[in-house]
Amino acid sequence: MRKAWLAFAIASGFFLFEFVTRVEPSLDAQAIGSFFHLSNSGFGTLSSLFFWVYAPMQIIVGLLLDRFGARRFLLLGSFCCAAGTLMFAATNLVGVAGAGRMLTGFGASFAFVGALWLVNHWFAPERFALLSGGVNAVGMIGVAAGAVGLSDAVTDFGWRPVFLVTGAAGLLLVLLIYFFLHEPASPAAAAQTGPVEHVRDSLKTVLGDGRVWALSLVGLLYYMPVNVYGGLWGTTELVRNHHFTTVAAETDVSMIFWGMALGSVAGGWFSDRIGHRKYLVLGGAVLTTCAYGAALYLPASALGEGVLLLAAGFFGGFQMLTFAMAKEGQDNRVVGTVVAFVNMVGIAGALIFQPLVGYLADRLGGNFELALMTVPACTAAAALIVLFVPKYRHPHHMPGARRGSPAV
Ligand SMILES: N[C@@H](Cc1c[nH]cn1)C(=O)NCC(=O)O
Repeated sequence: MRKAWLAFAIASGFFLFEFVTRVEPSLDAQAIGSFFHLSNSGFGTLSSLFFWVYAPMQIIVGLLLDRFGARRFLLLGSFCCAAGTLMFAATNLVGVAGAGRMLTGFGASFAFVGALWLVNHWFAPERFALLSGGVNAVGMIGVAAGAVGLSDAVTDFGWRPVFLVTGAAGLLLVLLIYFFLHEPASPAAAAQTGPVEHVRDSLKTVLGDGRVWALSLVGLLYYMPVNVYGGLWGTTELVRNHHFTTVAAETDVSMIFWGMALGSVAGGWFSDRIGHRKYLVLGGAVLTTCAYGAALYLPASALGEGVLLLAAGFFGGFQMLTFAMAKEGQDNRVVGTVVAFVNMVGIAGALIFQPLVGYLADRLGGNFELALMTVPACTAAAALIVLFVPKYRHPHHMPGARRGSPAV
């Protein structure tokens, strides 16, 4: 169990680290943009290079983990994530900074899926929801608390020293992985299929399963408010429609991430305890819809709004159960591929909905209140779709099933 908990702690730490590197450029956008002589849109493009690599890499990461195990890829990933951050900090050339950002995205792509893969193979099936919620909570706390701490450090010391220290911390993580992360027993250890055969079989199994598609769509719709409201438009909406100060609005929006951290652990714990997922996802999505609906359309003080957004985040955290539902429907040999696919579809939602809400707001004469109706609409749609997803557990994921045993 010591090795299992070490794997959980190290993999969660990697997810936290990659989340910090992901959001770091936003902490001093003006200074970084003018340092590289970039316009706002040029800076946005430079920063977004991370995602251009991160998103498509997800499925590749899942396939690699299922075939070859996790250790070597977490080593490679953490090293690339750290090296990319150091490259970004050390150069005066925008092309090199862009390459650094892509290298960071490449390395980061191994963190979340790697962590869930390790949780699946190191721990008993009846702990997956709690521990995958724990991984998510660490990432969310990283955004909520880390960003504040780092933004103070950026103000005091400037962005370059902060990036350099972050990159150096990443190298420390590489050492931790090298010395303390052990490979769990998994079907990958016994896999004898050639790489091409493996890719073909895994993709056929995962992409041919309608349940995985449905749950990926549920994840996308359920996770959408985190990217769209929490990650982009929430502060604008609170300032314009509720007339809060920017600081009050930002504080309220950060409640979504604190709520997510609590909700993903509480939802996972409760789900594992009662051995059930589907109606928790359904109930969570309904309550998330109510909380965002109230936050958007009821008059409330800054405190009241913060409480509503905390509740929205809390019930939003139950979306992590979509990973448990999806992977439990499949053979243990393709867990990485399933998790990676669900995650890739979920984060692709940001690429669609962030600009869509901006477009709608423009078309509606700047009416964010109306444009953001998409938020409760998406979570309500998630609730409706999950209602029709059949409950199913593959024997590999039944309580008491032996972890890491090659596929039976
Ligand atoms: N919770 C996931 C995103 C997701 C996808 N489907 C449902 N939720 C998450 O935080 N992933 C981390 C990442 O950005 O890769």
